[in-house]
Amino acid sequence: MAEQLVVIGKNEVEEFLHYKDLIPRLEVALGEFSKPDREDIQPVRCTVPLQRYNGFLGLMPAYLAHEDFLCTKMVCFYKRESGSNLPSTRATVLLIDPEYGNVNAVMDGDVITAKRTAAVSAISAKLLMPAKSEVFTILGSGHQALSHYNVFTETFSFKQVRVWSWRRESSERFAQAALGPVTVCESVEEAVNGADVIVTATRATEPVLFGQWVKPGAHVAAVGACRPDWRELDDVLMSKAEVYVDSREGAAAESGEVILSGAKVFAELGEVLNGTRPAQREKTTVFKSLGMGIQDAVAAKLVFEQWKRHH
Ligand SMILES: NC(=O)C1=CN([C@@H]2O[C@H](COP(=O)(O)OP(=O)(O)OC[C@H]3O[C@@H](n4cnc5c(N)ncnc54)[C@H](O)[C@@H]3O)[C@@H](O)[C@H]2O)C=CC1
Ligand SMILES: O=C(O)C1=NCCCC1
Repeated sequence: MAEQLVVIGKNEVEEFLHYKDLIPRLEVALGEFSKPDREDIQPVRCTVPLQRYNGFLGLMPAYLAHEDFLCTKMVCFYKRESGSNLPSTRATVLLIDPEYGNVNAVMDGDVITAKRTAAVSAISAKLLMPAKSEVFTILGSGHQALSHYNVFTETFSFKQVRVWSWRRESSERFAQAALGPVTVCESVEEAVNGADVIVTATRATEPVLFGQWVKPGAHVAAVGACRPDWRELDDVLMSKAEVYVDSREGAAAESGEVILSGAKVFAELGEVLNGTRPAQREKTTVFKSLGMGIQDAVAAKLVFEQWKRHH
């Protein structure tokens, strides 16, 4: 039965969640998820539209059966005006005692969302990017762009990192905040020209990245466009690439890139990790990320373990 309910804020989540611990645990969880006899439970995200506020609430429960760990994330996403300083994603995670049903902890979910999403994209790149990848481009300059910059530069060695964003001032702010040199680009075409690895982390609802600009063999981790009628990538890119996803079920229900282009999903990342589908590193690849409750559960469990060690 429960101990006391604890509240774990953003700073503590930041302090306790490190990519070096998170990435291997996510790899295990993604692999488990993609096994035909999986025991972990994660329904497709339930969404409540908030039309008045141009957003939605997403509910993302997950049960890690092997670890008897139950939680749910509640995440609101808003399509903010381009000049707005308000965050577009706000998330909270509740840890629930699976036996008794009481809440054990309430945790900030913003850092969890930023880090686990970037960590999963880094796993996709580890598996799918060209063997000799030198140029890394990020489209977008918000929260996901920064977490992706952090984990990609921590995990890989690129010769050049580029950023493009809607507003040049935002790209410049991003470049100043980054820990290493970042080239600010004027256009998407300039930013992705010759790039080996591209992350799209924008709030775009129409394509911003066009296949004709993407170098054959490049790897694209597409993080935005999380509704069935939203896009960041055009049909040319979706048809020329081998498409990998986090969850086939999630992609079929929520990904505008997959649904509207009619592209076939080649594999889940977990299938590649399990060795049941190949990593086609020599081809142009797209990893379409939508986010999964089990990813939040893995991150929240790590945070809670660390929190208990420190209290
Ligand atoms: N796949 C996943 O697991 C997750 C995906 N997301 C998605 O990632 C994307 C980025 O999220 P955050 O970084 O938190 O948002 P943010 O609001 O911090 O940053 C968004 C960026 O997109 C740019 N932008 C806005 N409208 C645009 C447009 N029409 N065309 C091009 N760029 C535009 C902004 O200038 C900003 O640089 C969102 O689409 C969000 O839904 C967020 C969390 C998890
Ligand atoms: O997985 C998540 O968390 C989110 N995915 C899409 C946009 C909102 C947050």
